[in-house]
Amino acid sequence: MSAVPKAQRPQASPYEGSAVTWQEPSVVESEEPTVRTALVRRPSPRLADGLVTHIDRTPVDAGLAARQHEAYVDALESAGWRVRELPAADDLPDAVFVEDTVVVCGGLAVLARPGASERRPEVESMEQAVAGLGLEVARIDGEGTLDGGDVLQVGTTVYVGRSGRTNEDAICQLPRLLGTRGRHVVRVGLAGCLHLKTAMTALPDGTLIGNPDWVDTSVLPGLRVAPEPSGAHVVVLGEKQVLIAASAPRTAEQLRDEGYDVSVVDISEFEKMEGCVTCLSVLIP
Ligand SMILES: NC(=O)NCCC[C@H](N)C(=O)O
Repeated sequence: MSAVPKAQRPQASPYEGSAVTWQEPSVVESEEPTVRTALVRRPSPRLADGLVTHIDRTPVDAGLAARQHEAYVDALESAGWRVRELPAADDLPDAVFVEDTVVVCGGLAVLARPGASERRPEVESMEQAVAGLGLEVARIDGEGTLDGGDVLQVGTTVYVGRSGRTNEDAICQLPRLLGTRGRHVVRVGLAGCLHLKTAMTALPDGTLIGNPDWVDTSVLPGLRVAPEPSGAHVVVLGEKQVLIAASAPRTAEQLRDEGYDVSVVDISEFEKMEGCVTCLSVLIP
């Protein structure tokens, strides 16, 4: 099935109140569920107050971040994704990084339990969003902590990073949850970076691409070395279509030379907060 044609979507920015949002359940209920849907949340004006762990804190321009986020949303829409905006959460500075709050796999949404306790309030609105899409909902519970940024799905394999945010307890909960969808879980050791998807992602053909200094490659089938750190972050938009950050020009060039349609977005203000292109959306194919 194809996405909602762009012509049927609101023409204005989703931040200007004209787009369908999760605050309008009657509209959500009548929607076709989950077909190439992208969940996003606009950045908080307090983005600069978010967490920074592995890089130095530098000044963030919240206005520029808002414009960069709009361009990111435009890139998703141009590639045919139906973008839905979660309610603003301006008091939660890291809430724009929606990827960390859920793992969607084969009609199942596993709500995360973020490793940073200050990010846990972000999960409630994600729960409403995925339930509104008709997804089955499960959750990481007990002492388990998991950030969605530590989960990389490639075919039926689910790589899970053991990071400062995702603990052993949560990793042990995943085979039971995702096994119901025919997935098998591979635990991946990390060092020196925030999340598994900081270190590596996958191209549309399943090739892993990333930074071998940050990830235990011994458990991987192979890892294509990205020519620059942010070249490790690829969002798969389609069979031959990818999205990457403007900070990875050499990776973009390589991928274009190989025949990929490469969309490039400048996300400098999110990179200052240790974010990357993957963490700004949850894509539900
Ligand atoms: N999946 C991701 O890469 N998320 C980035 C989260 C950045 C945020 N400042 C944090 O430390 O939680």
